[in-house]
Amino acid sequence: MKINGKPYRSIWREASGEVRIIDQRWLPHELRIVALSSREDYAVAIRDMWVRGAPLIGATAAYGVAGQMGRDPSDASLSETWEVLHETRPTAINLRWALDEMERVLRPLPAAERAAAATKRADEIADEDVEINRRIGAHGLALIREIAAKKPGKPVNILTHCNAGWPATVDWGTATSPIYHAVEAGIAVHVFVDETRPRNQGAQLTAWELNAAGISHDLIVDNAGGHLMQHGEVDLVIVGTDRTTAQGDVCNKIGTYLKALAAKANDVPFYVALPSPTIDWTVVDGVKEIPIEERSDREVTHVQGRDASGQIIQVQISPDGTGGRNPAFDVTPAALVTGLITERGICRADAAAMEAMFGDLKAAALSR
Ligand SMILES: CSC[C@@H](O)[C@@H](O)C(=O)COP(=O)(O)O
Repeated sequence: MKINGKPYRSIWREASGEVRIIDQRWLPHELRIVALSSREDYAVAIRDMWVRGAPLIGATAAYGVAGQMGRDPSDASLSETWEVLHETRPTAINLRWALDEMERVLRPLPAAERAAAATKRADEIADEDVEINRRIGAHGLALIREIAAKKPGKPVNILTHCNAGWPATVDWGTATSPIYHAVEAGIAVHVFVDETRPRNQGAQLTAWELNAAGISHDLIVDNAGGHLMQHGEVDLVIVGTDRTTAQGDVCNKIGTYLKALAAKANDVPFYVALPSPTIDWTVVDGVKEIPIEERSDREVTHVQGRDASGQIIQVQISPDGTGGRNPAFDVTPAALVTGLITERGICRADAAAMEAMFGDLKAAALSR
């Protein structure tokens, strides 16, 4: 997607081979681009959320493995790199998917061939993510088009949570891809952007990218969605996912579950944009089985923003001595999900429909 007219991906390899990312901690106020080199660079970038969003975490880990293979392509190094990168963030399954994919390609090769093969596979994973998200957009466009046809002359109002936009992927985004496609197709849309406390990925990233693309949007506090739905102001909810189970339970940024409950109560369609690498075929019951990342309570007691002098600062919003709990994700049971927008089409959120659409991927994943 474009920033000031210039196309960017969220991670890319320069002609020199150097891998660069947008360091998302400073958006929307500063666009900082940094190079990642050592394995520790990659681990820190994922753990401390310089990059974030399930698909981008996966692509970054793949480049991390490739970088390490250039330095030490031994079996021990491959195993250790899998472990070091895997422990950076526990919930987004794309991390394990990408590491397993690198391992599958690299392990059978002689060490001398691993560096080149790893770079090639990391590039492919990045390119495949872009294509998957483009297709999600094309399928989601059909949904938006249907709603638009029922309200001629009025915009389709879409609510989204967190940032499942292009900064969360290599490009296009998942939840935002149908929105970009709709705008390209000349359909009027308006996006309600949940701020998404505690880290405010909605306020900082989704608002930033929609603003850059000139798409009509309003930032709303996390508590406003139910009210807007009750008053008929939301036509459609589209969110992303960090891990979706074999029966269609959706793990996503904390607060997604509450939006799904409000959508159900108000008959608002609730769709999840789901790239297939985000399906965890080994897990069925999402509430019981998905590990939920607990992050520092400082993210709850403090907020980051820009002060009047232009400095990016953090301020404390709670009393000294008040601690916090900070579960970073929640699980929306499949029964609350109207459908999954995947690269292969729109799928019911249940085991049979997912098997019918992705049986080949399920078999491959379970045979590993
Ligand atoms: C296409 S991204 C889907 C999800 O990864 C996204 O909604 C989300 O929850 C991101 O969480 P984050 O903690 O910012 O990595």
